[in-house]
Amino acid sequence: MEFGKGHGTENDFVLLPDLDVAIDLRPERVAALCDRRRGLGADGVLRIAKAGALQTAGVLDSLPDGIGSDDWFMDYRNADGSIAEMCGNGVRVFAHYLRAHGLEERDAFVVGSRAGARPTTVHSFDRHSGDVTVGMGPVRDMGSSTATLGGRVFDGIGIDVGNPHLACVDANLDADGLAALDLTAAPGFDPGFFPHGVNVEIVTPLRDGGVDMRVHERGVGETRSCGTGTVAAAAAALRSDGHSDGVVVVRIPGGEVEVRIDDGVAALRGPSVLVAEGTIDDTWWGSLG
Ligand SMILES: N[C@@H](CCC[C@H](N)C(=O)O)C(=O)O
Repeated sequence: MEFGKGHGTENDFVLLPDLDVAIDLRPERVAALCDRRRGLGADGVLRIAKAGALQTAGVLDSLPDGIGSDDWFMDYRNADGSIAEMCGNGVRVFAHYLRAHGLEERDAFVVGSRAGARPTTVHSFDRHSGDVTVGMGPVRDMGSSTATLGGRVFDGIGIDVGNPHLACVDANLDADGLAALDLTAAPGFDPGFFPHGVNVEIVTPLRDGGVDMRVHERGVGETRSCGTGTVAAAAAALRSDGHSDGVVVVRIPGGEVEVRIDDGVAALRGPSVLVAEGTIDDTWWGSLG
């Protein structure tokens, strides 16, 4: 079984090219693959296939709106084996892998996700690095909620970017204060508000067009970046400043990305890096149950 390894601002993924949809991605296998000691180690897995092949194989019950059977589809799994609707950094790495491996000849094409079609543009790439913009779709305000972290309560806004986020902009927080927070334990949240769990972003206020952000991801833990999270953070920071649209540079521990929100629809631009490829041992894979 062939694999690739890549990251977008250090949110890292195992890529599994699986055009015949022959790989059984049961949760315990995904979790083992993503484990940094007993597996390859990653924040998530990106199965590479066409939407129609995934539907024929029964991985997708139906095709989300706007996705045709011949479109690429990013079948995303979190490190704990759970399925999530969308992964912004994942789409950049997915699109870069397709271009770098000659699977796709166009610079602009659709990547399907469970949250819908994501129009993607690969501005430049080589075998190692890429620069990619992803149309992230509508940013939906879900209302106010709170996160608790180390006994502190952070006011936030629930934001749906295809997957659920709680973006907490703290007016009194600067980059040093953010870096000092302990995000090893999952922040507390209201399960009535977020019945399917939530990704929590802690964000500094908008200053000179930029914010700093850290994230605790549903199904993963703290990661060094989260693309959908950067969109939620940008939307929340703009709103705290009295705006709904704008361009925000979001600095995360793994680098920085640019988020553009126009009429409530977001685009995410940032880097992708492909670091390795190889073969997963069939005996080991088969032993995982
Ligand atoms: N890292 C991703 C988001 C992955 C999914 C998330 N953990 C969830 O469960 O919703 C990104 O770059 O957007």
